[in-house]
Amino acid sequence: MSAKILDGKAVSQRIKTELKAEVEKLKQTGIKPALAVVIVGDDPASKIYVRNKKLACEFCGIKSLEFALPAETTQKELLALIERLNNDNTISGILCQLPLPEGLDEEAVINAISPAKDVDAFHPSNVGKIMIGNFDFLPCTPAGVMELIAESGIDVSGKKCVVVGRSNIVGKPMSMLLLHKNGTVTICHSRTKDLAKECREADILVAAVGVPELIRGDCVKEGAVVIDVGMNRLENKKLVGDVAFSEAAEKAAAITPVPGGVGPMTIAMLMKNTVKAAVLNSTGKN
Ligand SMILES: NC(=O)C1=CN([C@@H]2O[C@H](COP(=O)(O)OP(=O)(O)OC[C@H]3O[C@@H](n4cnc5c(N)ncnc54)[C@H](OP(=O)(O)O)[C@@H]3O)[C@@H](O)[C@H]2O)C=CC1
Ligand SMILES: Nc1nc(=O)c2c([nH]1)NC[C@@H]1CN(c3ccc(C(=O)N[C@@H](CCC(=O)O)C(=O)O)cc3)C=[N+]21
Ligand SMILES: [Mg+2]
Repeated sequence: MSAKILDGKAVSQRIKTELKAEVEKLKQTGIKPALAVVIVGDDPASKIYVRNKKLACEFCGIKSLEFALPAETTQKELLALIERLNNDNTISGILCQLPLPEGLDEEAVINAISPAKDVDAFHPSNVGKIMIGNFDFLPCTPAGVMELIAESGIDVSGKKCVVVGRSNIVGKPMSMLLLHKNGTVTICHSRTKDLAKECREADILVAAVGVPELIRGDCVKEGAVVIDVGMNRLENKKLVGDVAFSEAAEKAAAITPVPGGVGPMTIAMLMKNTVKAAVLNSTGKN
């Protein structure tokens, strides 16, 4: 079987074009979406993201502000910046790039961001709302995967979904969104006994591990949908996913490439959340 390539770049471009029109309209009513991105130190994966996010903001007409802090920044300094951004009503959304350098407390930083400006949807209040199913923001990467699946005409209902990875950022919320769409969801992780066997059961397989090409062809069922969230920069500078693409593509019915799959969808969902935050914060709903 030759797999259909799920073109996240093209789908994200359509979404951003719609958002651009929405932002133009909002500006006529005095609402100006603005995103503040805080980046501490120089994690390479975060850097790609920050660059692409800035370009997407420019395209959509969203103001973007970058706060690049040195790796030696103290917890107190970081929390003071977030407090300032929380109280600045020209800022719609705040995103603090993770992971933070050694010595900084990620949980405290996530908790400090006002839930109404939490465009990553990492704050416990937003996480709780997502679990209950009545939410303002969805986490960007899982939401991007769901939009790409829906745009591709793939129905999740009743399907066996296997998510590899259980991080708070990707794996856990991904599993919850698949469940909301009536998937039968299995979550795998580093203690899973026979990973290949679990994966081979999947109609929809999502890899969010951070291990280059961990998922080989023998982990993929004939006709499965394979979603590769992984973004791994190899020593030769090549970017590869968590899935061995060509092996998996031989068996899959549909598969996302890296780059050009989930990454661009994540950015589009961040833009969507920022526009939503601008609207919510202007109507005093929060
Ligand atoms: N495209 C995008 O938009 C984004 C991409 N990413 C990428 O997605 C990947 C995952 O990110 P993130 O969730 O933050 O990663 P984490 O490191 O936080 O979590 C990785 C998860 O994978 C599990 N795991 C690790 N090794 C194995 C293994 N050998 N077998 C089975 N499970 C394993 C871990 O299990 P355990 O819990 O037991 O330790 C953990 O649950 C990375 O490549 C990251 O760069 C991340 C965010 C956005
Ligand atoms: N608070 C926080 N929120 C995040 O969502 C977050 C984060 N921290 N830290 C880092 C990870 C990683 N991440 C990426 C998203 C998109 C691309 C992306 O645009 N990828 C493109 C381009 C890749 C390239 O060309 O190098 C693609 O896959 O096609 C990359 C990486 C978000 N993350
Ligand atoms: Mg992580």
